[in-house]
Amino acid sequence: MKSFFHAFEGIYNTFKSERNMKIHILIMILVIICGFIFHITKTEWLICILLFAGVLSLEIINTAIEAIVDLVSPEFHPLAKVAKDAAAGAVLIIAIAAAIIGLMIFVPYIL
Ligand SMILES: Nc1ncnc2c1ncn2[C@@H]1O[C@H](COP(=O)(O)OP(=O)(O)OP(=O)(O)O)[C@@H](O)[C@H]1O
Repeated sequence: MKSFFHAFEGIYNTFKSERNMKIHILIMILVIICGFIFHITKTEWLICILLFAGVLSLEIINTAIEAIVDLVSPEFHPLAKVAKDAAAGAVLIIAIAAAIIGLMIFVPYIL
């Protein structure tokens, strides 16, 4: 139970400190509202939920990597840059995939 609260704290701290996390959650809320408005199918909900989880999880892992890098290498170091840029790249890949899939799901309902 204690570890559950620590995990929740990790999610909450990322939300508080990371602007990108707030943007991801705002987009997630908008997608959920659109999902109800357009009555998307059960399969489409499953895809959306997987993408929400993927984007938010990778953003939290990105925050964890940033914290570790800042802890062990507060000064500029090429390896610190490799670690931070790689973590940011992972978030970018899932965010682009989520945006494309989101458009593929919702555009046909709008047109
Ligand atoms: N110690 C460091 N050594 C080398 N490069 C670094 C270091 N810290 C940050 N950088 C570079 O600056 C970029 C931004 O790092 P920063 O820690 O500010 O992340 P951020 O812009 O706050 O990311 P996010 O918006 O996801 O929080 C990194 O992607 C990396 O290229």
